[in-house]
This record gives sequence, C-alpha cells and structure tokens, in this order.
Amino acid sequence: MGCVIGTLLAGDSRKPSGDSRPRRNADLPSDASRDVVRVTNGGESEPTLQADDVPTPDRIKPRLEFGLKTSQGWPSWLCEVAGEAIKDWTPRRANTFEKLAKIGQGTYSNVYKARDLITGKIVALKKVRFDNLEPESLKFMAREILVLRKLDHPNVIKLEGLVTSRMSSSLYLVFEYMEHDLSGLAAVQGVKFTEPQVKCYMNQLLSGLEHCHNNGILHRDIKGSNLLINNEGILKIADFGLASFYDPEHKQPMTTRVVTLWYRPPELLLGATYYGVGVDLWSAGCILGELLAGKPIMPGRTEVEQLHKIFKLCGSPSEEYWKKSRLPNATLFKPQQPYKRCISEALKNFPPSSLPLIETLLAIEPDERGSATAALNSEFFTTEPYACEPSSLPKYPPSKEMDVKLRDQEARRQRGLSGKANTGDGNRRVRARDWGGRAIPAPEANAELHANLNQWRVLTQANAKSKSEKFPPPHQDGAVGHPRDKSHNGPVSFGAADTSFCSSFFESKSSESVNNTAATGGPSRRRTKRRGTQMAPSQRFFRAFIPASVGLSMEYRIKGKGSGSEVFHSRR
Ligand SMILES: Nc1ncnc2c1ncn2[C@@H]1O[C@H](COP(=O)(O)OP(=O)(O)OP(=O)(O)O)[C@@H](O)[C@H]1O
Repeated sequence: MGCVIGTLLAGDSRKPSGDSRPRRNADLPSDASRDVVRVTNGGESEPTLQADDVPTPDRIKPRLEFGLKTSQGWPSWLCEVAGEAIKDWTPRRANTFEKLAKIGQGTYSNVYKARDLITGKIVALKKVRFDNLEPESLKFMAREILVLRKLDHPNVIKLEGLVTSRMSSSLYLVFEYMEHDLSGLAAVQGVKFTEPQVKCYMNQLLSGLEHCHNNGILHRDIKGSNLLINNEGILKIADFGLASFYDPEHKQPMTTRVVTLWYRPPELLLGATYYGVGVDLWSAGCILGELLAGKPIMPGRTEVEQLHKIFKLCGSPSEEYWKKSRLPNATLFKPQQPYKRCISEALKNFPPSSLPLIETLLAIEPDERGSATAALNSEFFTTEPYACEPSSLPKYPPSKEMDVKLRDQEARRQRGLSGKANTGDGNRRVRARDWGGRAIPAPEANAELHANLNQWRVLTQANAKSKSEKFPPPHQDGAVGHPRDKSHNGPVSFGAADTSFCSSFFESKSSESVNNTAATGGPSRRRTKRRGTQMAPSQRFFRAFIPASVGLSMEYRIKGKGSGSEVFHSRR
C-alpha cells in the first residue's frame, strides 16, 4: 500500500540492558540507512509490527517531518511507527468534529468529548500532544494504536479512527464515548454495589482481559479509572498506552515499571522482568476486593509500603519462592520473619463465593493466579445471586474520576472562599466527606518515581527529559527495570511478622490512612508533609532507594504496627 515501515536492525530494542536512559543521538549510528526499511505491497508477507519494534525516539526524531504525507494522506512518520495498524484506514480531518468539552487528561494526551459532524455521534477524541515533536508521546500513541487494532471485543474500548489536524502536528484517536469510569462510579456518594452488580462488572472486566490475553496482549495498567462504563452499563477496558505484546512460549524481559501502585503485583515490586497474564489478574483481584469493600484494599504510598501491605494480607512468599525466583529486589525486601496469609479472616464480610476467586487472583505465585477464563468459570459467577444484566445497572450522573476531582476542587475552592479551608487538616476533612470514605483516585503508575524525578529535575535543572522517565519508552520494554540494587546501602527489613493486620484491616484507622493518601496526592507529597514527625523507640528503620539513574536515595521509616498507622518519612 505504499507505507514505509521502519524497524530496527542495529541495537535490537528488546535486548536486555541495565541502562534505561533514553539514548542520545550521539550514541546512534550516523547513517540512518542502517535501519531496515520495508515497503509494503498490500502487506502480504509483512510480519506484524510489534509494539516493542517501534523505532526508538532518537531514531525517529531526526526523521520526523510533519509536513510529509503518504498517498492516503497519513503523515509519513505515522506510517513509520504504526503502518500496519492504519493501512486500511484513511485519516479524518479535524474540522469534521466539533469539540464539546475537555473530559480527561492523561500522561501524554488530552481527551475531549466531541461530536462527529458527519454521523452526529458523540465520541471521545484523545489528542496526542507532540510537545516539541516529543518522540515519547509518539511512541505511547503508536503502541496504543497497534494494540487496539488487534483487539475487537465488547469489553475493550474500540478505536474508531484517527484524525490528523491540518498541519499534522497533532493526532487524535477517536473512541466511542463512555460516560463513566469505575473509580468515579465507586466514589459517587451513596453508591454501594450489590453482589450481582459486582459480578456484572467483574464478568465484563475478566471477559475483556480474556480477549486481550488470548491475543497476546498484556494491559499492564488495570485500575478503576481505566475501566470505562457507558450508560448501558457496558464496561470497556481502556488506556492501552502501557500495554505490551507478549508470547508465553517465548518470554522476553519487560519493564517492571508498569501498573499503578495499588494494583501492582508483588513480582513487579520485587523486580521481575519475566512476567505474564498474572500481572493483570492480580490487578483484577484488587478491583474485585475494592468493589466488595467499597475502598481500595491495599493503598500503599510507596513501593515498600505496597509490598508490606501485600505481605500482610496475602502472606510473604515461601522460602522456596525466594530461592527459586532470583528476583533482583528479593534480598532487599525479604521480611525477617514470614507473614501468614489472612485473606479469609481479613475479608470475612465478603460474600463466601468471592473468597476462592480473590484467593486465586491474589496468589503470591503468579502462575497460581490461573487465567481470566478460569476466573470466569469460578463459583463466584456460577452460584447465586448471579451477575445482573448490564442494562439493569442503575443510571448515574457523570462520574468519571476527572468529574470527581473537579467536584472536589470546587468544594475546596468554596471552603477557601468561606475562609474555612486553610486550617490544619481542613482539606483532609473535605476530602473524607466528599469521597464518602469510599474509592479514591489511585496514584498513577509510577507516581513515586515521577515525584522523585520531579525533585531531581529541580535539583539538576534537567528538564529536557519528561515522559521517558515516567515510563520506560516502549522500545525499552526489552530492557531490565531500574537497577535498584546499585544504589542501596543495605537490605530493607519489614521486621517481625505483624499479625495485627487481619483484625484492623477495615477499621476506621485504615480508611483514615486511605483518605490521607488521597488528600496528600501521592507518595512524595506525603513524605514531605510528615517530615519531622516524632518517632517512637519501637520504630523500625529500613531503607528503600529510587533508581540509580535518578541518583538520589531516600530513607523511610515504618512507624508502629498495623496497616492504618504506618507512616513513611523522608530523611533527606
Ligand atoms: N472513550 C472515552 N470516553 C470517555 N472518556 C474517556 C475515553 N477515553 C478516555 N477518557 C477519559 O480521559 C482520561 C485519560 O485517558 P487515558 O487514560 O486513555 O489517557 P492516558 O494519556 O493514556 O492516561 P494515563 O496517564 O492514565 O495513562 C481517562 O481517565 C478518561 O476519564
């Protein structure tokens, strides 16, 4: 069809490498012809372009020419990164849509509600920002397009088309419009999902995941705000910007720096680079727990605290696991004494048929989590009360996470106007009431790293790099995750096994902790706020370190016992 698809010859992008820094132009061969360039003719014998094959930013950058168009009207750079995915499409013009409102903001995009002026349909337009032609944005977008074009399922968001603006300097992804997301719905005051409703949402989530996994795709960022729901009650998995192709028969190392903290499985926290469907299944288990509990079940503020929460609920890994796994962070995070698994005690108020499924999805051993298909066949779905029909779900007012944030901001602004907001923990109280003690926005994937990087940027004035640091770019998915152990000064210790968790798991202290997390907006702000808090003699020290590439180390302390009372301090 005349599209030019470039793939790498030199420097296989999937080759493991401890260095996750974006490569500089200086490191690259000066001759761009070292890239293999293929011209497709109808695409007969072309191998499918894999997400991790997308050319590296430095390779794209010199060749990004936004004015150049192919015969179909696509910018040539787009054909270069996503040629296979767009070969049957022609671009829509931006002026055939009417933008109605901004409805979301992601890492590399703004999302708008818009009207398709040709069909009259309401759609969501995801505008990819190419800040200074920033190639990282391009890479996430290319990956998302490649992945979405492989998927076709009622519970996976459908990419309906692509729009190029007149100058082709920005690109819009056109999606069906979804009125809600699961986080937003769970945060609506007074909404408490019934068991059939939870089954209905979980059934749809697992069906969507089953389709992704059967097509060799890992989502790697399953969380409530990425589960969009329309007014007919249909749930669709969205935001495939972190998704990856994978082949269980030929596993390749992938980055550990994926999945939002609260939904991140232990193997990723421990540095596993070979993983599979288990990462999404763990996140699904967290969502199931959250829907039944009415709040996130493991809201950690740092990676260390997240792992601690996991061990306290799900038990620490067996000796055999530690020996066998050879995970990079194993020696750093291995507790001095094992934690006992206590899911059935801690979640004893959950419907009995849900417990075996939660036990399976939250297995410490990834292989024991089974598959989405097995989960769909579990007794949770085959026993009464059965899942309700999506169409019978209640109709809600707009309730995306973004809407809830805006409502929250407005509430705080109003308080500020009436002079009540700026005192002590005023903000926290507003939050707690607004959220109704229920679901709250999760810190985004790698928020901790992001915060640390922001600090680092301030210190070094190194503002040149941005999203490449938040997530490793797609081409580095073959690279080993950040080399934590290069910078640490000693092992992290969780101290003695703590059994207080089981009884206090859903007590008010825990929800206070959850709300505090929301109020402070994530790990780094939390640490700053708590600096200087008095430490009791029984407090235990341990160290955790941010990536060596960042070059900073932080020391945290765990204060007291029990999930609700842990506080992490920065001692920098
Ligand atoms: N099809 C849609 N319909 C309605 N709203 C949507 C749709 N797609 C995305 N949104 C809204 O826009 C927000 C950002 O979209 P998305 O998560 O896809 O962007 P992103 O840049 O990949 O974000 P992230 O930083 O979370 O990875 C979503 O949280 C959601 O609220």
